[in-house]
Amino acid sequence: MTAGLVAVPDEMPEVDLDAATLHARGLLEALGVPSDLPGTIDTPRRMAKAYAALLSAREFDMTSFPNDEGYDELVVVKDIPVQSVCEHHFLPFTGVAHVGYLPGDRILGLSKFARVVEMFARRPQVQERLTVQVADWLVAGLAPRGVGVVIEAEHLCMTLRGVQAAGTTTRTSAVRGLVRDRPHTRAEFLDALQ
Ligand SMILES: Nc1nc2c(ncn2[C@@H]2O[C@H](COP(=O)(O)OP(=O)(O)OP(=O)(O)O)[C@@H](O)[C@H]2O)c(=O)[nH]1
Ligand SMILES: [Zn+2]
Repeated sequence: MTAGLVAVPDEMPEVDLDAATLHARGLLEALGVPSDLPGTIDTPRRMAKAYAALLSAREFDMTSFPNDEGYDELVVVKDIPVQSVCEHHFLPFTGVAHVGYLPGDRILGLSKFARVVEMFARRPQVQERLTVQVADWLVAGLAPRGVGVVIEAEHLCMTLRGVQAAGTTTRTSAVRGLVRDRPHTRAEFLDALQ
């Protein structure tokens, strides 16, 4: 990776807000919700815009710097907000991500960890895939000596509907390189999350 490389979200087609509004109105009507009252006349468009926002990954500059000081300890960025959409029910799941890495030749701009999480979160997802995508993207782009990603999230499909298991959270992790293979580094990463 070189300083200034732009990370571009892939896989997401252009949003057709008019079509989404039309179908949101149809969905509401099929569910018996009137969308012609003063308070609900604009609801289909609001719904369309709200879902478009949940799916709107932003491109960004992947700014990294030479690791001139030879920094060789863990860098851990904690409590990165996760706002994603479960691909099964199209309901949000939200929580936090913790990302740690052992730099190699380059160090990454700190804000980019939150941007990478956002880029992969703003699409229909499962939590396991999101976790792995963030880890593998950092490995591919940064060639670090190790990476760890832990995500803790609440899935509304599980807490608000269905089994309605209020308060349940799900923790997933992906570890690569020395964070996976060297026990004391793995333990140090997990301890940093306490
Ligand atoms: N592994 C995984 N499962 C998820 C995730 N988000 C939602 N699910 C699950 O996807 C499954 C879909 O199951 P189905 O039986 O097809 O759907 P359902 O009848 O609505 O299931 P219930 O949620 O149990 O009512 C459910 O068990 C959800 O909890 C995720 O990020 N990872
Ligand atoms: Zn779901």
